[in-house]
Amino acid sequence: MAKNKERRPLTPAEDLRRLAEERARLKMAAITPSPSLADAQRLVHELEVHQIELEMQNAELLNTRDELEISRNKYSELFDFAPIGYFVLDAQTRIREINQAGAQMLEIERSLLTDKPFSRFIADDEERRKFTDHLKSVRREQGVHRCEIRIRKNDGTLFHGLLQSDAVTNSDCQEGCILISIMDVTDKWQLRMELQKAHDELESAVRERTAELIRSNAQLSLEIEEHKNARASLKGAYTQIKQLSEKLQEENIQLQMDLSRESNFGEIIGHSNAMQYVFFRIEQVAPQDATVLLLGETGTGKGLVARAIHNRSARKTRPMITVNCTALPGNLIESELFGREKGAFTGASARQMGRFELANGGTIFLDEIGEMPQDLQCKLLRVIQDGEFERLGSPHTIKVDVRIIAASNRNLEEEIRAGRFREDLFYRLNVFPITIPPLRQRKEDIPLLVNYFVAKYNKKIGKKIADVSKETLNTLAQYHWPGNVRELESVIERAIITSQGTTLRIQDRLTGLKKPEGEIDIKALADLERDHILKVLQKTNWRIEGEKGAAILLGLNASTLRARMRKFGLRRN
Ligand SMILES: Nc1ncnc2c1ncn2[C@@H]1O[C@H](COP(=O)(O)OP(=O)(O)OP(=O)(O)O)[C@@H](O)[C@H]1O
Repeated sequence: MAKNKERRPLTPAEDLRRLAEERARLKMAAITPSPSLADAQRLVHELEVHQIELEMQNAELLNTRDELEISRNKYSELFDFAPIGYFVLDAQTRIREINQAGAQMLEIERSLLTDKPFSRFIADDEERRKFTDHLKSVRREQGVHRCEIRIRKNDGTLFHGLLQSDAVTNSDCQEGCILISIMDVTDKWQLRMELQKAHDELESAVRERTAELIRSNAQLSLEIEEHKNARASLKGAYTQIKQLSEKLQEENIQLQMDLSRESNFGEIIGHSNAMQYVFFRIEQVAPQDATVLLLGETGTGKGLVARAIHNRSARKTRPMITVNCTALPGNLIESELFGREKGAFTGASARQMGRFELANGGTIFLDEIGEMPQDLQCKLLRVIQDGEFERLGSPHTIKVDVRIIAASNRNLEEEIRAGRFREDLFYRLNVFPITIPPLRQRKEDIPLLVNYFVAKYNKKIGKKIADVSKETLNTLAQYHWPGNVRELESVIERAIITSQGTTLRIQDRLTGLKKPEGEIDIKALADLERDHILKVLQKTNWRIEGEKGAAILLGLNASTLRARMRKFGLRRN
């Protein structure tokens, strides 16, 4: 305690008490028996010391009070002239203290504000509710709390005040006091409002633009859809046009073929004089039952002419049976032509009708008649003369009503001279001969035939070749066509397959040497074939069949080769 007293300066009240106690003690001393002189002198001295002490203390106190006053003045200057308004509100929110800046904010004389309820200066009820809530949280929780409210000035104008409040714990203040600093943030608020407005405007602009974009996007999608639909309908229209054009092309092809047929002779194309004469001969003989002998090089259309004669005859509803004498194996020709009984020869396991029987009432077309073996030529002669024959292995004579059309690409008279063909048979066959000229002798038919085959293979292969250049036609006309119309047809078929676009391009090298015209040609070919077969046979040592046989080397089957050997009288010596 004594330590405490030394440290703390006495308050004026304590000091006065101490003085009073001192005086009382002196009074008491006066009552007591008078002290000795020495004592009295000591007392006086003490009193003087004390007096001096008091004076010094008093001076010190005055000094302190002045300092306090100065500091207080400084503080109140600071308090007054701070740029922020300070308000101390009591528990009833009346203004207990306010600084100069606070009064200036409200534009009211400072002295008039003391004890005025602060809520008077709040803009409206809504703001007052906000302020009340703010005070509640200040009292409930420690620390500084902030809130922004609108405050009304004396002249009724409003400003935005940012409040920072804290409960006052100072002993000078009564319970529940609150210190509030208020800053005029109207500028900031305005700025914020402007910012908010700009932000809102921006947002609404963005919204509008987005809506606009969505609208134009929808419009675009609509347009794309329309475009797609238009494209689809265009595509549909295009497909229709394409289909129509294809149909037209097909019709055109068909028309071309029909036209070719009309201006020609059914399936037989040709408007050359030579062919017109052939057509004339066909028409002359067709209705008759006369035997016809068709002569002409390979591929000139002898088969077509035979068919045309049959189709124009009274027998057209009956079959036309074709027998290719070269294709039939030598040992089977007889049974093929006249039929056989079961067991007629080894391997004849069943009875079989011959081609003559099958053709009964109709036509038999004996192609390559010059290839027929001589023993059969005799039997054939009998059938032609009497219409009779016997099946192989049967004693019974069969009678048939068959029209005979024979064909040969050989000169039969030459064959007779060579002893390979029966003269009597020739005269029986040569009742009504029709000679079909080779293609090289009727070149004017080439363009017509080319058009016909182009149309035919366009249709068959599904191509759209429409143009044949003059150059191509010239090339075709220059060639000597050893294979005749058959060869021309193959060349055109190949060209249709390989041509790109709509123009016919011939890939074949049609540059073979021209042969001399006329019969000499046929003869030369026959001789060439004979010589060639002979050479191959000599090379294979007359071996016909098997891997090393002549048939394979010649690209023929063995029976055909044997027939050719018979025809050419080729046998091993
Ligand atoms: N004038 C023509 N018009 C149309 N096509 C033809 C004509 N002449 C021949 N041809 C065709 O040529 C090919 C050969 O015809 P065909 O078989 O009638 O000839 P060919 O003289 O009997 O031959 P081969 O003597 O080799 O038996 C057939 O595809 C036929 O359609």
